[in-house]
Amino acid sequence: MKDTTDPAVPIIRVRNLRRDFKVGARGRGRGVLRAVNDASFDVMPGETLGVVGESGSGKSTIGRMLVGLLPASGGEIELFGETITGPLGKRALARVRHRLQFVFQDPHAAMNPRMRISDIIAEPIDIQGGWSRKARADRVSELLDLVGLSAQFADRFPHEFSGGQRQRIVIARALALDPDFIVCDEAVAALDVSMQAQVINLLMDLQDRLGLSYLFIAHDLAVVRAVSTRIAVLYAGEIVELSGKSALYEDPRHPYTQALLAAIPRPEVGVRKPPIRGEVPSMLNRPAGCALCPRCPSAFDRCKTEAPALREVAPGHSVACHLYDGA
Ligand SMILES: Nc1ncnc2c1ncn2[C@@H]1O[C@H](COP(=O)(O)OP(=O)(O)OP(=O)(O)O)[C@@H](O)[C@H]1O
Repeated sequence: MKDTTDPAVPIIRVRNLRRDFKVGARGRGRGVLRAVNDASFDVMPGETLGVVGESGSGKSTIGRMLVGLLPASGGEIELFGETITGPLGKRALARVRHRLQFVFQDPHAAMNPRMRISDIIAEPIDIQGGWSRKARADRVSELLDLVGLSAQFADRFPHEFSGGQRQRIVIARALALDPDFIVCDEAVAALDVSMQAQVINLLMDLQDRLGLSYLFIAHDLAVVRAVSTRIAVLYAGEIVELSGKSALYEDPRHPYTQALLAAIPRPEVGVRKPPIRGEVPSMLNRPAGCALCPRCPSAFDRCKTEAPALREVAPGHSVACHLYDGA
């Protein structure tokens, strides 16, 4: 059974989350790659926090840390007020593991082709143990129904399904133990546009029916806009803007967010300019100052030497940029 959730208390509370990777061959090019730096955010009950950013900006690394697939190098993650990071967090994570689930991009890779759909969906149930055969079979039928698939499919194999159906099966598996929070990491990126819309509608319908919260990771701003309540924009491992959906799309403050939005293709305008000139900087041995500085059209001297902190510029709207220091 789920706890009664207080709508004012975050399901997930993240503070100063950091992840470093040691990279490079011994003796040459070694260093520390800071994939996620000082990320802080909450996810409230029933909401979807969208996470956008270019490839390599640290989106998946955040998602993997939240569901316990990757340890954090620093900072804290709380689930319903309980710390699940650090040595003490291991026991807590084991206790709450079923409440956090994930859905990744490639449903094909996420399934063993030799397993029947019923066994794929029941994997979390089998790991948890203690279910009777009947309860397990009933739950699998119920889950297939929840994701809009016939219970008759239970004995079939993954290759008998389309990409969209396979993603529904992966979603059914994620729902098996009645989680509170699901990380969807590029969950619709491998699907064509009409399938994307169907799976997004399914995710939103499940959210309403089951009271789920999502962290929805995507590089596609249109997809993020469709599903999110709030959005975090990530650049080089750091959250540079965090706000409600409408404020982000109608009043973007960070030069990087503005560039990302300006680059969305619009049929009436045709192909638009690339998001922003230049490339994401190396996250290896990060330089001082703002990571966007070399690419930023609004950069000034201070940006070269001092990293801006994420600060609130309007209620619920935070930006990490020196342009707003006096705001
Ligand atoms: N296991 C690892 N070892 C070393 N570096 C890693 C590892 N995992 C991720 N990284 C690096 O961390 C950075 C962030 O990667 P991450 O996969 O989180 O980015 P992303 O925004 O999800 O990118 P994409 O959209 O391409 O999936 C990248 O520079 C990546 O190369």
